[in-house]
Amino acid sequence: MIRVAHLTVAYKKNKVLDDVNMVIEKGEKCALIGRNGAGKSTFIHSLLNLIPILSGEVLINGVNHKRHEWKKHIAYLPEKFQLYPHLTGEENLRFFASLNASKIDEKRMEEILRLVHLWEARNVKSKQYSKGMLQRLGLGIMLYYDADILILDEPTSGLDPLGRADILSILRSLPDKTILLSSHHLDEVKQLCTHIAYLENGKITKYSIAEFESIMWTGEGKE
Ligand SMILES: Nc1ncnc2c1ncn2[C@@H]1O[C@H](COP(=O)(O)OP(=O)(O)OP(=O)(O)O)[C@@H](O)[C@H]1O
Repeated sequence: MIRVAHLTVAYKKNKVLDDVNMVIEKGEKCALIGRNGAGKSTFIHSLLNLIPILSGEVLINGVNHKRHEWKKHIAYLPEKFQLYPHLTGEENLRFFASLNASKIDEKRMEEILRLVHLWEARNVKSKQYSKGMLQRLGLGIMLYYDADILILDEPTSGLDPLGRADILSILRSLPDKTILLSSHHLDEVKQLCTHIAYLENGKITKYSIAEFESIMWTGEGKE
């Protein structure tokens, strides 16, 4: 569970998040939606304690995000991430897995490579991977640790419709995870998410998908 209370974040005089309050319950799938520059990445970075907050509190499964314990609860896939192009998909996964574990769990390696549909391509160098394959490998690296909260910053950005569907179907196959993902594609997040957190003018309003659609339908549309 993620609980945000009175969160305010600013870059100098530019207040991007202004007294934001929000709860994401355990097992919930929530899409963070907002126009370009609304502050989606800023919100995600502040949850992860990657940027300083001006005021407020973030609790990750009841633990303040400034304490280190929260890290075992969360896996994060940034919008842009770097892999080693001369290593194969499996070698990349092995490398990143080894950063936090003294011994690689071979069964888990296979499970993850199959989950992200890269088992057949595991011995291909990642420089030969398509954008969709690279994104799935990033997802695999993120999922290896089995954290119960997944935070993804625009995980389908730049992918074709099939690539996007692939990412969403992998995430749909993880019903127990709490998921927060930012996206610009409302139609697509409907395939996965139960809730929308709409970010506008520094405030976040949370809706069920049905509520959000009815607001749009009645002309109070947000997009
Ligand atoms: N490091 C920074 N220093 C100063 N201003 C920043 C910084 N990062 C973001 N901003 C500003 O904060 C605001 C929110 O940016 P942010 O990247 O969080 O929005 P976003 O909703 O993720 O945008 P997009 O949809 O384009 O990715 C923007 O006005 C941006 O210019």
